[in-house]
Amino acid sequence: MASLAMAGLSAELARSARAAALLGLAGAFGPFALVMLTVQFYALVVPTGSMSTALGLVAGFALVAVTVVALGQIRQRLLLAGTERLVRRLTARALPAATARATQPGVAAEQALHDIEAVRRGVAGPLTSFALDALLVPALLLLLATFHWAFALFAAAAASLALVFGLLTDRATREALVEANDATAQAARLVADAARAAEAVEAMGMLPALVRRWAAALARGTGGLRRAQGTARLAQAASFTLYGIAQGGAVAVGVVVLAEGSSVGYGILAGLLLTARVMDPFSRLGGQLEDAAAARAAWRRLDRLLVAAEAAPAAAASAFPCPEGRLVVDHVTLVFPGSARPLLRDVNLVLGPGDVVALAGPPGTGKSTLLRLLLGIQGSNAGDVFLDGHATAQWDRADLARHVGYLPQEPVLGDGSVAEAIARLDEVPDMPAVLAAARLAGALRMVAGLPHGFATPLGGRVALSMGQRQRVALARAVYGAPRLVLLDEPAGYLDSEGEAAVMAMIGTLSAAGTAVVFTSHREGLLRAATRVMTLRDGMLTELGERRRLLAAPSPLAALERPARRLAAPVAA
Ligand SMILES: Nc1ncnc2c1ncn2[C@@H]1O[C@H](COP(=O)(O)OP(=O)(O)OP(=O)(O)O)[C@@H](O)[C@H]1O
Repeated sequence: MASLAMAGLSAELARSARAAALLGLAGAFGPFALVMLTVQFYALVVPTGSMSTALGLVAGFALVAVTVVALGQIRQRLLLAGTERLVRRLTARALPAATARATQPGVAAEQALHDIEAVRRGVAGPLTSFALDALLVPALLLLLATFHWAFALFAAAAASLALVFGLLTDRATREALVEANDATAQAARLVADAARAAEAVEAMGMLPALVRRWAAALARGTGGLRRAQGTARLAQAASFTLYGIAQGGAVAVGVVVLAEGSSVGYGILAGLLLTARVMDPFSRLGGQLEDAAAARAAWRRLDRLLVAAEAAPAAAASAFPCPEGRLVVDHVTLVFPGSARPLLRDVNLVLGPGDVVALAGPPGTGKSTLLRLLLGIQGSNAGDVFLDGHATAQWDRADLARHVGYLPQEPVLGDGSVAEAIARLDEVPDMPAVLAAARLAGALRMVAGLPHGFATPLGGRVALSMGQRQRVALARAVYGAPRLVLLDEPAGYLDSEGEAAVMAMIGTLSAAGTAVVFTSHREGLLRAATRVMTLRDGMLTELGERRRLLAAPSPLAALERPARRLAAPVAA
């Protein structure tokens, strides 16, 4: 059963299509008028040589041409406006539905956008115009039949032949095009990878091998493209020949009919003018069928998504008062699609205002994923995360973002100024808040030393080091005095002085009642935590109090000792 939303959208789309089809049928007037004017030309001008009649008919031809173009334009605009409305409404419904309970909201959103684009291409693409043109065909065949049924029959046969020919050409070119696209994409990936790791490529002498691979991929791409273009050229030439043969065939049909003693009137002329027109939409349908199939499949996927969203209980996103900072993770389990084992298994955690939790442990155990889950940008298969008793999944994202700070492992900052980056891309940054955040993150001196201080453009010629970027990203995380701060490897790119600044920052945040969770591979930083935890087989386990860790010769060595599994939270 179709979702209510999709049923509404299909009805609206059908209305637009009907209006466009009616306009298209009105366009049938073009070929009718063309045939009639040509007939009049032979009937009135050829025998008499009347200049005034000829001029009148030429004006008639011009009027018909202008009207046909205008009708075509109106039809196209109608279709585009309908498609734009459809895409807007589809996006507004499908995106929240895709991300609401997804384990990977980013991936789900990308798939939904991809599907919406496929629907857009299918609806607004050339296929719809060809399909609408095809609606004219019965009218054209009827016109031909008024002269003699043989002309209509011949045009229908020619159109069928054009369709078969179009489909065969489509198949022949598609394979070569797919190969060419894959090879070109591979070449582009090689260049992008080489640019990202330029120094490693140079240092390890990989450049000549990389260039060889790139050249081979490019050659494969060019070869595929050449083959596809060759086939397309051949097909075009064959198509013109087919049109020519069909027009000649219409004359031959006329001759045969005349030889049998029947009258054809101006049928031969009509056959000449209209047979190619009847064939046209069918010969062009071939290349568009793939888009149509993709659009249909995308529509069905979006429909399933909306059916599930309509069946789910409404979870209205709400804005809540400024949180105190009490975070509760309640029985959270996460299994990535395609993975045999859960990455997070029945994870429980209670965090009060000012608590500082460090997540330590080997790479790949799920620390960064757990941070994303706490933020609500990563969904779970079971369990929930609550901030001050409200499920973060139900919290309006923009509103929640005001209360949380996040430092991702890669300090990506965008291309605004340093101040804009700290102010979370606000184009009019609150400068006192920017300064306070930079001071808290220990970034003030570094930013002041940049050529244009806080106005230094990040996309400009001044290239910030990874350490400088991380300090700016730290300032961004604490901008606006959030109640919950999550830091993924906050000293990952910093020296010992930077690490000390991060420790001081965490201490200040904690004293102000902000809850902090951070991941770290660095032993020194673990000392900033009030509790140190690790993930073992997806389960969150506590390593002990800070005092015991401080006493340990190596806090990370404690990771090897048996640890205590955390109990479920008592209350949300
Ligand atoms: N979106 C995703 N889809 C599938 N698997 C994922 C996804 N995100 C992370 N993973 C996998 O989950 C595992 C844990 O990744 P995560 O980055 O959370 O580990 P980590 O403990 O933070 O590692 P590190 O200490 O190296 O940062 C990895 O094996 C990773 O490949």
